[in-house]
Amino acid sequence: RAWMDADFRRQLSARRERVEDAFEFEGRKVGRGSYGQVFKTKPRSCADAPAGDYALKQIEGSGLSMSACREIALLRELKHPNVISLKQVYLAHETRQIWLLFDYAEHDLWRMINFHASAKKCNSQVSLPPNFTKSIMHQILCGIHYLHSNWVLHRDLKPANILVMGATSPERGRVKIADLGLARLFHQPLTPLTEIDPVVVTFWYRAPELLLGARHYTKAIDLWAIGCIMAELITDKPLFYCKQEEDIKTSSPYNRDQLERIFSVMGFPSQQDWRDLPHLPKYGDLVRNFGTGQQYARFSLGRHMSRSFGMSETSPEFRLLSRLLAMDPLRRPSAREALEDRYFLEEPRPAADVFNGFDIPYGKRDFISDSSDNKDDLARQQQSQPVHASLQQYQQSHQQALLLQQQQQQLS
Ligand SMILES: C[C@H](O)c1c(Cl)cncc1-c1cnc2c(c1)CCCN2C(N)=O
Repeated sequence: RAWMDADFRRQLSARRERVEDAFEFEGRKVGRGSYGQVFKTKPRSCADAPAGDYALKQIEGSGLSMSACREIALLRELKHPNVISLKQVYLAHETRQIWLLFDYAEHDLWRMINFHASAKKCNSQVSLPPNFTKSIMHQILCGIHYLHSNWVLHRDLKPANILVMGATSPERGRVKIADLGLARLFHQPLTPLTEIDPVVVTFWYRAPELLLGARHYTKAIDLWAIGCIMAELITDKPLFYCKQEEDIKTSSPYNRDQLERIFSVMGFPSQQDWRDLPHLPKYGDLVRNFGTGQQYARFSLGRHMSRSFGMSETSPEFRLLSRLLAMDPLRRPSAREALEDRYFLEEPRPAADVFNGFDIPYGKRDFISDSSDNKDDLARQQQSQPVHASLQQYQQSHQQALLLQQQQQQLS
C-alpha cells in the first residue's frame, strides 16, 4: 500500500461509485442464506443503470474469499439467456464488503414448488400450461449445456438456484441458473463442513457417487441434480427427501440416511448397473451398512413414479427422467444428449415463457425485516410463504378473468 501515495488513494476513493449512492436498498432485503443476503433494489434517479428491478447480493464475510473471487471471475465471462447475468461488482473499501448486482428474478423453483404443494393440500387447483415442466427442464439443460461447454460445473443445483423472471421483466417466464458461488473447475468435492446457511445444507440433490466418496466433480453430477429437480417439478415433492439431522458437521461425504432414501426409491445398484461401484472410496461402508442390498430388490424408479404419481414407464417424460437418474454416472446423458431426447421433440414443444402467457399464480417475494435475523424466525421465514394469501389473490383475479371470458362469450 505504501507505493500508492495518499493523494492518489484519496482521489480513487472519492471517484469510486458507492453501491448505496447508486441503489436504494434500505428495508428491501428479500433473502438471506449461505451466500450472504439479497436485496430487491431499484437504481436511484442519478444512477446510469437502466430502469427496472435489480438483485443486490451482499457476499457473506469481508474481503475477497476464494469462492467470491471465483464466482465473480466466472460470472463476468459467462453470458447466456439461461444463466443469471452479473451487471456490476461493488467493492466497499471501508467495510471490505462485496456487492454483486444482477437482474432481479421474482420467482424461483423452491418457492414455486412449495406453492403448488400447498395448493394441493388445500385442494385448490392452479392452472398451468401442459408444457410447464418441459419448458423449465429445456431451459435448465440449455443453461447447463452452456456452462459445461465452457468447462464450468455448477456443483450445487437445487430448486432455490433455478430462478424464473417475473411478469414485469421483458424476459417474462425465462429460467435463469443462479448462485454459481460453489461453481468449480473440476476441483475436489468439498462437503461444506460448517454451512452457515440457516437451512442446513441438503443432500437431496447429491449424486450417489458423491455420497460414496468420489474425489472429483463431473458434469454427470450436475445432470443427476437436474433429474432430481425434474421429478420434484412433476410430483411437487423432493424425490430423495431425507430428514435433516440438525447441524450435520460430519466431515465424511458418506451419508447413510441419504443413501438409504435413494435405494428405497431406485433399488440397489447391481454389478451390472454400476461396474465401478466397488472402486469408490466408501464402498466398504456401503457393504457394511447395506450388505448385498437384497432388501431393496423390489424397488425401482418406475415403481415409485407409477405408484406415487401414476406415471407410465413408457412415457418419454419417464424415460428421460430415468436416464438422468442413472446410478452409474457414466450412463447419464450429457446436457446436449438430454436436449436431443424425444421428450423435447414431441408436442407440446417447450416454450420460451415457461408460463406460456398464463397468469403467474405466485406472489412477489416478501421483504424480511432485520429482526428476523435470528435462526428460528428465519427458519419460519424459510418455510413456504403464507400461500393462502397469494392463492386467494390468484383465485380472485382468476375468477374475474373467467367471468369476463364467459360474459364475452355470451355477448358474442
Ligand atoms: C441472489 C439470488 O440468486 C437472486 C438473484 Cl441473483 C436474482 N434475483 C433473485 C434472487 C433471489 C432472491 N431471493 C431468493 C432467491 C433468489 C432464491 C430462493 C431464496 N430467496 C428468498 N428471497 O428467499
